[in-house]
Amino acid sequence: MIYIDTDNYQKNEIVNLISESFPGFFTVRKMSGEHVAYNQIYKSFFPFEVMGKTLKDISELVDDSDVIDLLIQCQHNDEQLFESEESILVLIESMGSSYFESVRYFLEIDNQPHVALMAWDITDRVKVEKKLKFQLERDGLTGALNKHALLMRTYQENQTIAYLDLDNFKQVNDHFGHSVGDEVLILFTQYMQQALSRHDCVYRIGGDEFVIVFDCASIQQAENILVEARSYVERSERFKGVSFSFGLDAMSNHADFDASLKNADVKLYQQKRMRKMNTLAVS
Ligand SMILES: Nc1nc2c(ncn2[C@@H]2O[C@H](COP(=O)(O)OP(=O)(O)OP(=O)(O)O)[C@@H](O)[C@H]2O)c(=O)[nH]1
Repeated sequence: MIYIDTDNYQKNEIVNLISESFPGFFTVRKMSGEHVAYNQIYKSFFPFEVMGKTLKDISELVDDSDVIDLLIQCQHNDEQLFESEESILVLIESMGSSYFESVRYFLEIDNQPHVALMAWDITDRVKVEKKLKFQLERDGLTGALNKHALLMRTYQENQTIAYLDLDNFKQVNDHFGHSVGDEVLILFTQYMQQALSRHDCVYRIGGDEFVIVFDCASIQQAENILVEARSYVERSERFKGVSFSFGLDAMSNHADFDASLKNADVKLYQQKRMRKMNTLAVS
């Protein structure tokens, strides 16, 4: 029941106005998918009449793959509402680079279940949110993922964690200046990113500390990659004489990521100590 000040307003007029003035898509579909009502914005979205047609019927009449993709999402989401215990479903649907927030709820018309859908464009909001999320998860200097991103990500058993710390990096700052030190950090990040597979991720988690999450790589495979990368970094003049130490741990060794990272950190410092002792012994 909608309560209206009938002394001053016509009931039908105001009910029509409410649905017509909604600044987004509004439609009602049967459980079997046929459209039984929609507003002007929904009607204008399609170049042909959709009354009585199901989402599947419509998807067979359009060519645009983004629209077809949206129609498939809508069909799936209608089904989800009918199958769920919830009486209301709030979702985000996409069409190419556009995003819509949608609200679905049950309508019983003549004892038949229907779905009412209201949806509106939130592309600008999603773009801002994506930009903020990108900034939140990136290190400002190198563009690598940061500690926040590392702590927010999910992990799988087949991943190997590497904890890296540059050796002698302080000397670069001391001898060449801080801006050259910055350049070395940027170069190092870029080099590591291109030396790894597309699914591996490099995180800068502190001044000269990095974490790499190797996807589908054993400790031995990760070690081979890092030893080869280290040999290149040591040979290339661009890195101003820095090298790095690392510690590795397999996610499968531990129940959680924190334990794995801690273990990799312990191994890193063991390696760093060994390498320093070897350098002293040689000199
Ligand atoms: N240029 C630059 N230097 C940084 C940045 N963040 C941290 N540092 C420097 O990185 C150095 C890190 O310290 P250490 O790890 O002790 O230096 P290190 O010479 O690599 O020492 P070892 O790991 O023992 O070999 C410090 O000198 C910091 O000032 C940055 O963003 N830019």
